[in-house]
Amino acid sequence: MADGTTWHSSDIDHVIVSEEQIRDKTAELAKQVAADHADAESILLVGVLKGAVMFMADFARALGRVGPPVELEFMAVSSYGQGTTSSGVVRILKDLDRDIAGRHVVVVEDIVDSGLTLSWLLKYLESRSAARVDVVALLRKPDALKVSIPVRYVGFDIPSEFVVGYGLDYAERYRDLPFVGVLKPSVYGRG
Ligand SMILES: O=P(O)(O)OC[C@H]1O[C@H](OP(=O)(O)OP(=O)(O)O)[C@H](O)[C@@H]1O
Ligand code: HPA
Ligand SMILES: [Mg+2]
Repeated sequence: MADGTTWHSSDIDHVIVSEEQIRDKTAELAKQVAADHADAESILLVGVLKGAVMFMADFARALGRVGPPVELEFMAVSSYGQGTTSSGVVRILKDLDRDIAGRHVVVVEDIVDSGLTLSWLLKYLESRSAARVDVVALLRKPDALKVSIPVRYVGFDIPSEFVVGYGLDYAERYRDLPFVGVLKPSVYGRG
């Protein structure tokens, strides 16, 4: 496996966003966020676990290089469980550890699909009195949106296919892949 493949790379039908595209886009998004928040004393990144874990780690480092000081917070919410469609019911599995009142908050998401998770989360964060809440999402599926939500910074608009990798899972697997891809249909129903 020294060539960068993993044992489950062979479950991928095709790659949607490569490792290199992710790296370049992350740096570009960090520059945009830094420019828009240049007057902030610090930026509080709120990563949405678990899917955003890879993007959060890379985005925080990219932003730290070009912008004001960065602080990290995490929330864990779940609406997909083991399946490939949103239940629409968002459950908080882990809440913020501290007060965000008056802070410049940037929510870091791996994907905006139906938009239901983010729509719920934005209302929740606004109810906690942040000064400003923006969203950076690596991926968005424009044709799958069920609610209209403001996502200021978007990495890639992708087709409405279920994707995995770079934090995104199918039944908790494939999060470790360094790229984003579509699973082979034969994988579904396995296990
Ligand atoms: O726009 P939506 O249709 O709401 O989908 C987006 C959300 O779904 C996924 O989380 P999931 O519930 O699978 O939890 P996970 O991050 O732990 O995998 C993903 O990480 C987003 O948070
Ligand atoms: N893949 C994995 N998790 C997801 C997706 C997806 O396409 N959409 C929302 N959560
Ligand atoms: Mg998931």
